[in-house]
This record gives sequence, structure tokens and C-alpha cells, in this order.
Amino acid sequence: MAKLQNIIPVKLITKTVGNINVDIDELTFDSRKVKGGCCFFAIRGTQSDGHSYIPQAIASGATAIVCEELPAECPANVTFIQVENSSLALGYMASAFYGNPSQKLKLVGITGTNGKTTTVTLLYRLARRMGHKAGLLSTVVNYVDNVEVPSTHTTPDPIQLNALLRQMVDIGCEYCFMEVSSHSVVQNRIAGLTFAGGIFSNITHDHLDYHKTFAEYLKAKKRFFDELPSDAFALTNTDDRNGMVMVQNTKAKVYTYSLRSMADFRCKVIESHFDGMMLNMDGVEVWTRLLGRFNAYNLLAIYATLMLLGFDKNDILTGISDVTPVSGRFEYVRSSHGVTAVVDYAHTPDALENVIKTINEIKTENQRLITVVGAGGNRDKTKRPVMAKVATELSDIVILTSDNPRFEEPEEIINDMRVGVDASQAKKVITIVDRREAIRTACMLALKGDIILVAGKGHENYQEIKGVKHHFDDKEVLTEIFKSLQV
Ligand SMILES: CC(=O)N[C@H]1[C@@H](OP(=O)(O)OP(=O)(O)OC[C@H]2O[C@@H](n3ccc(=O)[nH]c3=O)[C@H](O)[C@@H]2O)O[C@H](CO)[C@@H](O)[C@@H]1O[C@H](C)C(=O)N[C@@H](C)C(=O)N[C@H](CCC(=O)O)C(=O)O
Ligand SMILES: Nc1ncnc2c1ncn2[C@@H]1O[C@H](COP(=O)(O)OP(=O)(O)OP(=O)(O)O)[C@@H](O)[C@H]1O
Repeated sequence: MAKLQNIIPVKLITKTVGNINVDIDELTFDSRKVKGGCCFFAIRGTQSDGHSYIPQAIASGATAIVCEELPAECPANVTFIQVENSSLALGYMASAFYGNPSQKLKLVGITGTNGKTTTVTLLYRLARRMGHKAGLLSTVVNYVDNVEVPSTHTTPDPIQLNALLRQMVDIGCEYCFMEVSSHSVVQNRIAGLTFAGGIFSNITHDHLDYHKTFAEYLKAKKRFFDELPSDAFALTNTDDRNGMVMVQNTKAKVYTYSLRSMADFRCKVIESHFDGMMLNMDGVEVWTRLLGRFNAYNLLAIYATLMLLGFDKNDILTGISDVTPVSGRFEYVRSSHGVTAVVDYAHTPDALENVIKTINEIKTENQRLITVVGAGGNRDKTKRPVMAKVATELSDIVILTSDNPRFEEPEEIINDMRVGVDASQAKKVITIVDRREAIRTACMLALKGDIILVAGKGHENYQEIKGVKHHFDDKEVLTEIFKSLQV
């Protein structure tokens, strides 16, 4: 419980109507969850305008309403606070409501098109391994130290986010590692948080369904660094062409990392095999079970972050040599007869290219690569032809299939993908709409030694079709098929 006047920053208030010295039991931005004692935030969304639900919130007993536009009539028993931006007010008020938990631990956020989940998950695991209580907020799962909390978003809404941070503080967590999606920056889900550090991994084309242009997508990610406090660190990947752009306006202390040129933190890939790679991390050789140059970037970012947080260098390097892949990121399923399947969450052209290049680097010329790939429905359509182009140019056989078609027809998504296939490569490409059948065909085509890449879903254990999530797990399906085929 909190007094409304104690949790609303004065600078955000345009006008108040009614008593702001009232007790608030709960915050919500969903009129369907309003009860007596609630403060309801009317937020303009992508599907509807939260202001149209104000009457419903009042009828359900809301004590206070935070909105950008006051209703024509304001009932006397409800307090109204007019603000310029309700989602921004929600961020700050959710932080204050939960006692500003982000100020009581070291909160590190990462933004970038790829690598966020891998980086925060391994940071969380390493911090705990080194004896510290820590929290994790990620696409796959959230953790309040060792207590698992299901994840619904890459970055939760401000209420859930601050409630989780509060729980972390209450059980003595010293650190929290979180993913910062571009959506969350635009929607002010991270407003009001105090970060100890921010990491930038990379930026390539994605989420244009939401941001519309690459410039807007970049602006969203950059805003995270613009708003870091001066005592935080901003760690950026200078091998990405926008690495320095990200941090050009930040007040935080900038540190750089690179695999290619001079930087504060450096790493080199010495050799790669199917079971891992040897890195030179900041002058020290270290073996890791993670694969691919992209994971060298992730591990370097992890190393640099932990060094900046004051961890011991030897402990960090020992930890790095022990980490195992994050669920659905370059995970193997092996048949009893010498066929290796790689399951990976690559669902952007850049990630797909990185994963396929990694496989091509470590396999021999005689081993063929069969790639099974689709593209999500009702999401960035510009990715579709590029995904198919990347897959066909770098694989021996490509099977185009479904990947969360949502409300679109999977055949139409696959047709969009086929546009990217060069005519000279068309004979490599098979279309099998049913994902299970696509995987089965890949397994049947694979000869001893061949590699199958099943891309796109990774850890996800569902296929989203017309608003319904049907259980589907690539690893489970591969295991079943390998068993049934006895290959
Ligand atoms: C496109 C998008 O990001 N939408 C998010 C947004 O919802 P919205 O703007 O569509 O909301 P809306 O349906 O228009 O409703 C507007 C307002 O009216 C309220 N409302 C609505 C109906 C009602 O009866 N009463 C009521 O009060 C809603 O609670 C909302 O506050 O705000 C909601 C509350 O925070 C989010 O749950 C929702 O995420 C949706 C489910 C989603 O799928 N988001 C994805 C795209 C997303 O955020 N992804 C990123 C990661 C991307 C990546 O890197 O892969 C993430 O951080 O997860
Ligand atoms: N640093 C990186 N650079 C490029 N690609 C990467 C990198 N790290 C991981 N990938 C690829 O991207 C996929 C997704 O990785 P990860 O889940 O860590 O990224 P993410 O940023 O959390 O993605 P999302 O926001 O979609 O959840 C991996 O399965 C791998 O194919």
C-alpha cells in the first residue's frame, strides 16, 4: 500500500482532480483487473485506447485514475491525475510503489537484436556460481534467485517488473540481469528504473512491423543508453556499425568491446570444433562449450560486464569454461546413426546467417547441411525473403515450413519467403507446410554425418496458430523422429 501523492513525481503532473492523499493498494493498466483501492492507468495502446475503459474502471471501484485526457465528468469519490504520458507515469509510479527496488541492487540491462537472452542468462548463472544471489528477467524464464517465475515478455510490464525486483531485493539479491527490448523502451516499461549498467550487443533489421523504420528501431535502443545515469557503465560492441552511435549521448561511462580492433575488452577465437571453441579472452586462453563467433561476442560482453561489476578475473574465466548453452540456443539432438541436429532460436536473418556460418566452419565438406526454417506470421514481413535467401545460399538443402503463423496462412508466409530464393538455387528448396513433416523429411534425407539445422523456435514449445498455442517442441520432435526412423 502507498499514498498516491508519495508515488507520483510532481514533475509529471499536469492537473489533479480530487484528493491525492489517498491510499492505493494496487496499480493496474487493465480495467478488467480493477478492484477497490486500485489506481488505473489509461494507456493508449496499439489495439485500443485505455481511456475508453475509464468508465469501466470507475464502475469496478478504482480509487484513482491516471490519464492523459480527463473525462467530461469526474466523479467526486475518484481521484484523477492528468499527465502528459500515462505509460511514463506508470513506469515511475510502479518503481515508487514497490520502493524503488532497482536502486537497492545492481541492475544490468542488455539491448540488441540478438544475444540478449544468452548474455543475461549466463551472467545470472555466473554471478550465482560465484556465490551471489541474483535475479534474471528474460524471454525464456525469470528467476528470483533460485525461484522460477514464468516469462510472458522479453521485458515485463512495469508493474510485474518492479514487483519481481522487489522480491529479489527482499530475499537479498545483489544483482539482476535483464533483457531490454526495443518495445519496452518505446512503451516506457523501463521508465523509472535505475540501471548500474547497460550493454549493447548488435542491431540488424527486425521488428519493423512495430517500429516501422530501422531509424525508429535504432532510436528506441539508443534511448536506453541516453537515459542511463552518470554512475552507470555503457558497454558497447564497436564491431557493430552502430556500436558508437548507441552511446554517443549517454551520460554513463562508456566501455568498448571488440573481436576485431582496439577496445577496452578484447577476445579472439583461436579454434572451433563441434564440441566447443578455444578463445583468447583478454590475454588468457579459455575453452568454452559454446559455439560460434556470435557466442564469442556474448562471452566477451559477459566477461567485460562481470569485470566492470568487480568480479575476480580468474573466477570469471573458470565460470566461462564451465557454462553450457542456454535452452534452444545451438543445442544438439543426435541420432544413434551419426546425424546431428542443431536446434536454434535464430529467427532473424542475421542470427540465421551466424548459426549457419558456424555450422559450415566446423563441419567437413562431405557433411551436408539441411536447414529447416520458417518465418513468423503477423510480424516483420521484410525478414521473410532474406531468411530464405540466407538459408539457400549457405545450405545444401532447405525445407521451408511454418513457424508460428499466428493469424496468417502459412502457405502465404512461405510464398513471401520464396521470393528471396535465387532461381539458380530453387532446386535446393522444398516446401513442407507442416513443421513436423518438414523435420521428418530432413531426418529422412540426412545421411550419416549430415547436419540438420532446425531454426526459429529454439526453446519455444508451441506453434501459435490462429490465436491458439499448440504444443510443439523441435527437440522433442527430433528425438521422436530419430527414434522412429532408427537412423
Ligand atoms: C505490440 C505490443 O507490444 N503490445 C503490448 C502493449 O499492448 P497494446 O498496446 O497492444 O494494448 P491494447 O490492447 O491496445 O490496449 C491498450 C490499453 O488498454 C488496456 N485495456 C484493454 C482492454 C480492456 O478491456 N481494458 C483495458 O484496460 C490495456 O491493458 C492497455 O493498457 O502493452 C501490453 C501491456 O504491457 C503488452 O502486453 C503488449 O504486448 C503484446 C502482448 C506483445 O506481444 N508484445 C510483443 C510484441 C513484445 O512486447 N515483444 C518484446 C520483445 C520483442 C523481441 O525482442 O523479440 C517484449 O519485450 O516482449
Ligand atoms: N551476439 C549475437 N550476434 C548474432 N546472433 C546471435 C548472437 N547471440 C545469439 N545469436 C543468435 O540469435 C539467436 C537468439 O539468441 P538470443 O535468444 O540470445 O537473442 P535475443 O536477443 O534474446 O533474441 P530475442 O529478443 O528474439 O529473444 C540465437 O539462437 C543465435 O542464433
